[in-house]
Amino acid sequence: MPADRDRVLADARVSRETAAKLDLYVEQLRRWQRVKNLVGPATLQEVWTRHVADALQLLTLAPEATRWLDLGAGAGIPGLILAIAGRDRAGFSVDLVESNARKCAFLTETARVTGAPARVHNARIEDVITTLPPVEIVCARALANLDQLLAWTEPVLKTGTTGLFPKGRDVETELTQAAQRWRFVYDLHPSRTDSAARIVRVTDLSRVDS
Ligand SMILES: C[S@@+](CC[C@H](N)C(=O)[O-])C[C@H]1O[C@@H](n2cnc3c(N)ncnc32)[C@H](O)[C@@H]1O
Repeated sequence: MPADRDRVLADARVSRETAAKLDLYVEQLRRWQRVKNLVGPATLQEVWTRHVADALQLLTLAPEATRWLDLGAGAGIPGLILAIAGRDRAGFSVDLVESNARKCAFLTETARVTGAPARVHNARIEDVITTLPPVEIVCARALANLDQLLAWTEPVLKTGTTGLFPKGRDVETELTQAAQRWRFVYDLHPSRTDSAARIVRVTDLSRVDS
């Protein structure tokens, strides 16, 4: 087993059973990647840091939250990984929205074999965002700029849900751009997996012109 796997699992303090399910997730990802090209091929060499730890760090920003929504879930990063990590917690669930049917097939099958409490919605965000069950946290990684993310998540952020959005080195530019259209409260958290990256936590969203 690679050293980064052991380090990531030790940092996350997951149970032996959950570690085995995360191993299964990584196995599934490698197997499906051969035919379905789910993530950037180079990132698989550092899958435990680039994907697993990158997802798990969101739990430390909302340790009490049990109802999560991941938009543009792709290969389940962060949403399916969070669902696997939270599978032993009462009431923990993650809704995954993904428009690509091939990725949804991976998500559905991998949620099944890992026993992760995830619901997969093969749909476009804009078509389903107002129909999903209420959540405490909405997250999205590598999906769109902050202005677009706020536009998509407005219906849920307006009702008290918190947004957690991993961002790269352009986060300040994105915040400035988003502030032209939106009022919101935010704080920035350093990423544990990339020194140039930040996680933006957003609450209290409203429109500038409202
Ligand atoms: C760059 S990938 C990121 C995937 C994953 N979150 C990650 O970090 O690895 C963006 C994903 O969002 C999905 N997507 C893009 N626009 C969408 C939309 N309007 N509704 C649902 N899914 C969308 C794409 O199919 C793709 O899988």
